[in-house]
Amino acid sequence: MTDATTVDQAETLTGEKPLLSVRDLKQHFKIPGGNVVRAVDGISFDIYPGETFGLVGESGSGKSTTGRAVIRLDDITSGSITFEGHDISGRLAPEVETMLRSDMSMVFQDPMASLNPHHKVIDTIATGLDAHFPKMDRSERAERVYQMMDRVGLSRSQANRYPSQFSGGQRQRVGLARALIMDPRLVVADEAISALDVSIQAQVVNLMKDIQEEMGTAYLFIAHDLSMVRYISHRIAVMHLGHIVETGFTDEIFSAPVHPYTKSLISAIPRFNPETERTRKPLVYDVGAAGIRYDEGTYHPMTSSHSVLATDEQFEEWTR
Ligand SMILES: Nc1ncnc2c1ncn2[C@@H]1O[C@H](COP(=O)(O)OP(=O)(O)OP(=O)(O)O)[C@@H](O)[C@H]1O
Repeated sequence: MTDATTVDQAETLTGEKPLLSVRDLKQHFKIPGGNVVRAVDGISFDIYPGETFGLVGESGSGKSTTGRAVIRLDDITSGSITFEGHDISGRLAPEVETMLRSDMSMVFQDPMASLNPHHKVIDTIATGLDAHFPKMDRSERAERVYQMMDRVGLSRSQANRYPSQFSGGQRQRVGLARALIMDPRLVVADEAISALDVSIQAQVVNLMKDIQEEMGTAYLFIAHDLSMVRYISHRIAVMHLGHIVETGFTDEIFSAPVHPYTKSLISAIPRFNPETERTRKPLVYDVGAAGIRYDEGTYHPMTSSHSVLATDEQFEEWTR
């Protein structure tokens, strides 16, 4: 399979070197009964400094598995992951692990589940500082946390409270503060706003955008909600059954989707107009019925940044 998803992107993205490069990543899980789930089945992509790369797809398409692999929460089946020029695919050298733990962090979907209910938020937010600078002066530690709390719109007076004393949106701000305290270069945000009310989602996404502008943080933004992904992402990769089926700049994907699965995802974006609501197609995409075998496809470039996984015949048919 050619690698057109990634080969040409560097040219279109200001000539900068990628912060993260993923090549032919596979993550297969053995399950009882001797079967194997091919959760991620040979994906490649790059993330550049300061950009938001949106990973979209239905539940079970392999998005979270990709995020967990990238941040090395799980060992990978095969492929390579390079971060800041270091190969982080295999066993990590101690100095690379230290670098990774400060330069990459993760924000999870459910802030209540990912925050320790027995820890005051000051201690939760300081987790990265405590790991990297265990001898840091207490007042300096507190000051760093307060600055971070200011940054994410939390009041310093709340520092000694527990997660249960916060609203959902505030808890996600605590999760963000914890993820950002070491000034990471890449944050993996896995459905980070999905559990929040729509109005709060916008606040948190805007906060993430502001932080990106100020600190130059790159995001791998994983979500099934395309409208928010569209709003925050510079580029998007559409995942289906462990494959990236289409990738490109956000505008390219939304204005000229090629893969039928991408089209079905876009047509399923909820709209609040009752007229369009009646005509919108359900989000059901059966590759078997559509005659698609991803392992027979190759990446066909539409532009230097936009490409789609298809056989030659399918590509011809879809772009006719
Ligand atoms: N540890 C595991 N063992 C076995 N199967 C797994 C494991 N982790 C994930 N899977 C399976 O891999 C597939 C992809 O899961 P993944 O969570 O990555 O999808 P997703 O796109 O993030 O969906 P969701 O939004 O529901 O989390 C699913 O079929 C899932 O059941």
